[in-house]
Amino acid sequence: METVKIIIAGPRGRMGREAVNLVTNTEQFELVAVLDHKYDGIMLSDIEGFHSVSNVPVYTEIEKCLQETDADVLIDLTTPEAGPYHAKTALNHGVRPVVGTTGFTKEQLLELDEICKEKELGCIIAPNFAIGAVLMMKFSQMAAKYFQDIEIIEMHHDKKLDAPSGTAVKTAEMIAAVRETKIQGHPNEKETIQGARGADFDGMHIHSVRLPGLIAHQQVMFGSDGQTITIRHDSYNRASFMSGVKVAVETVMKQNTFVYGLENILD
Ligand SMILES: NC(=O)c1ccc[n+]([C@@H]2O[C@H](COP(=O)([O-])OP(=O)(O)OC[C@H]3O[C@@H](n4cnc5c(N)ncnc54)[C@H](O)[C@@H]3O)[C@@H](O)[C@H]2O)c1
Ligand SMILES: O=C(O)C1=N[C@H](C(=O)O)CCC1
Repeated sequence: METVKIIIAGPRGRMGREAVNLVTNTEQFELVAVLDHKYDGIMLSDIEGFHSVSNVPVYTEIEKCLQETDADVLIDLTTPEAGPYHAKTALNHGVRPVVGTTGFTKEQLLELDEICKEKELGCIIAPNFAIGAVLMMKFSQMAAKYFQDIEIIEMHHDKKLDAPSGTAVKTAEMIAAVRETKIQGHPNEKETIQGARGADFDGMHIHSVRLPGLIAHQQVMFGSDGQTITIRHDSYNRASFMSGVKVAVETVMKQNTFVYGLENILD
C-alpha cells in the first residue's frame, strides 16, 4: 500500500490527540498538516504535547490547508458546526474525508453522498469507530426482529456537545430498518416532568446521560412478556476508537462511495 497522506482536523482535542498518535505511529500513514481553530502558521511540534511530531504545519483555514497541502485523506474530529463544512470542502478539493465528528443532520449526510457521486470519491462517516460498539449496534438490530419494545440509554462524558449521541441515532436507525413502527408504553402515558421518557425515534425512546467520569457507553434494553435483554458496550478510553479509524482510512482510499457507519465496511 502506498503511503496515505493525512490531514487531521481537531488535533488538540481528546480524539484528535489519539489520532495524531495513530497516524504518526503507523508506517503507511503520513501526517502532512493539521487544521485547528488557532495557531495558524506555526508547526505542530511548537504546541505542548506534540514536541516529537516533526514537520507538520498548523492551518486555521481549510481552503488554504487543502490548497497548500498534498493530502489524500482528511480525518475530522471537531464539532457538529465545523465537521460538515470540513467534509464538504475536502471532497471539493479531491480529498477523502474520514469523519468521527457526530451531530450531522440527515440533509448534511445526503449532500455529502451527492458530492461523492459527482466527484467519484470515497467518504466515511462513522458515528462510532469502536469495533465493539459496531457489534453492539448489529446485535441490537438482530434482537429487534424479535423484541419490538426498546429503550436506548447512551452515557457520555459531560463535555459532549450533541445529544442524543451519533451512536444512539445510528442504533435507532438500524433498528428502525428492521422493526415496524411501534409506539411504546401506555397509550395514555403523560410526562409530569418534560423529557422524562427521553427522545422519541419511531416509537423507541433514547435517553442521554452526561456525567464526568464517563467516556462513551450505551445499553440497548429490549423487553417482552416476562423477559428483558440488555446489550451493552463500554469504551473506557479513546484508544478504543483507533483501530476503527485505521480501517476507515485504509478503506476510504480503495472505494469511491459514501459510507455512513463502520458496519458497512467491516467483514
Ligand atoms: N466516531 C467516534 O468513534 C467518536 C469517538 C469520540 C468522539 N467522537 C466525536 O468526535 C468529535 C470530537 O470529540 P472530542 O471528544 O475529541 O472533542 P474535543 O472538544 O476534545 O475536540 C474537538 C477539537 O476540535 C477543535 N475544533 C473546533 N472547531 C474547529 C475548527 N473549526 N477547525 C479545527 N478544529 C476545530 C477544538 O479546538 C478541539 O481541539 C465530537 O463530535 C465527538 O462526538 C466520535
Ligand atoms: O465522546 C464522544 O463525544 C463520543 N461520541 C460518539 C457518539 O456521539 O456516538 C461516539 C463515542 C464517543
